[in-house]
Amino acid sequence: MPFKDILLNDGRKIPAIGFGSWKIPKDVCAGQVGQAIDVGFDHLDTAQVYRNDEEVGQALKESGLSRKDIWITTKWSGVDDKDPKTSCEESLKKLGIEYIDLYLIHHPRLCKGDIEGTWKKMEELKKSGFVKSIGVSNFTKEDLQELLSSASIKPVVNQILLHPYVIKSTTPLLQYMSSQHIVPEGYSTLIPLTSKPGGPVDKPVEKIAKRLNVKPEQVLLAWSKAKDAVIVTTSSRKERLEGYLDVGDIVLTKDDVKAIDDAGAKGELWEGRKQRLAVGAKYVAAAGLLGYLLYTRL
Ligand SMILES: NC(=O)C1=CN([C@@H]2O[C@H](COP(=O)(O)OP(=O)(O)OC[C@H]3O[C@@H](n4cnc5c(N)ncnc54)[C@H](O)[C@@H]3O)[C@@H](O)[C@H]2O)C=CC1
Ligand SMILES: O=CCc1c[nH]c2ccccc12
Repeated sequence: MPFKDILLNDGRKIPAIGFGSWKIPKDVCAGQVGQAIDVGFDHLDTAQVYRNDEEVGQALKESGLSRKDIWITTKWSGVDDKDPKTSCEESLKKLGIEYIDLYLIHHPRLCKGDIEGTWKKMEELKKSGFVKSIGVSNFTKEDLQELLSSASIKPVVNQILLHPYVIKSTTPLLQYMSSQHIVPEGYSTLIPLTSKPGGPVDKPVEKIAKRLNVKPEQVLLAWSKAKDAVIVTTSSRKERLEGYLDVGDIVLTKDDVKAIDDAGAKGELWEGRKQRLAVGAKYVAAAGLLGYLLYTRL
């Protein structure tokens, strides 16, 4: 069962899993994006700041795909202080396309305190037709509330960090987005495998993977799917990409999701404690140094 497209609040449908081009070096980017398209990805996620749009565009051209058969998301990242319109025009040119499916504000800080004014510029872009849908990324609940207070067009998505070690603190945002019909797009969902191996999430993920005869990364992406999120992931390895697409067939039970959430919350708590301990230790060290300096000067 392949992934089902997800309906957005502007009536358009987004493919439920996308291939991201962040950190892909220019010299291998066209090859890796081409490979993703060849295995069946029909949704690419890029950004002004990834600085590989020409190569993504090259892969698109070489794929021979008709424009309507691929979804392209890119983001205004505020590079060189260019505004959304100029950046969008440059992205269109670099990607070699006539329109962008989804254009995002990459981060609220780019709005420099004027979320409402920046969103107006995004609305203008949608009205121009060069951008079909508009959304945001890394917005908090408060950022979204500020935006929605004066928006005439709602963001269709908020692309956010979504993995088990942040689920406890992110759930209120997800609930708010759901109430506003803003779809979550989850990135860095594989963090338990890529940068926090050995944490409490490993056990439930491994147990579920064994039971379902799938890979741990597939369980994590299925968990993101269970949160009704569009998955944004990546890999240079063909077999991993194929495995990602097979996640369309994986359905976790409520208990599976809860086991992963609970383990993630434990890890989040531990991370919070570790950070507070580190800050505390810094203060103790600074106080010790100050005491020593005062003592030696006396
Ligand atoms: N809007 C934003 O601020 C951000 C957006 N993104 C988007 O999301 C995309 C994906 O982001 P990532 O953080 O790379 O996502 P990710 O968490 O999906 O990680 C992908 C990486 O995990 C590796 N991986 C897969 N299975 C593994 C395993 N079993 N063990 C160890 N490693 C494994 C892959 O090879 C790949 O390098 C980006 O390319 C970008 O398009 C990413 C970060 C921020
Ligand atoms: O999208 C990935 C992370 C990233 C890299 N550069 C920027 C700039 C602004 C927001 C996010 C990011």
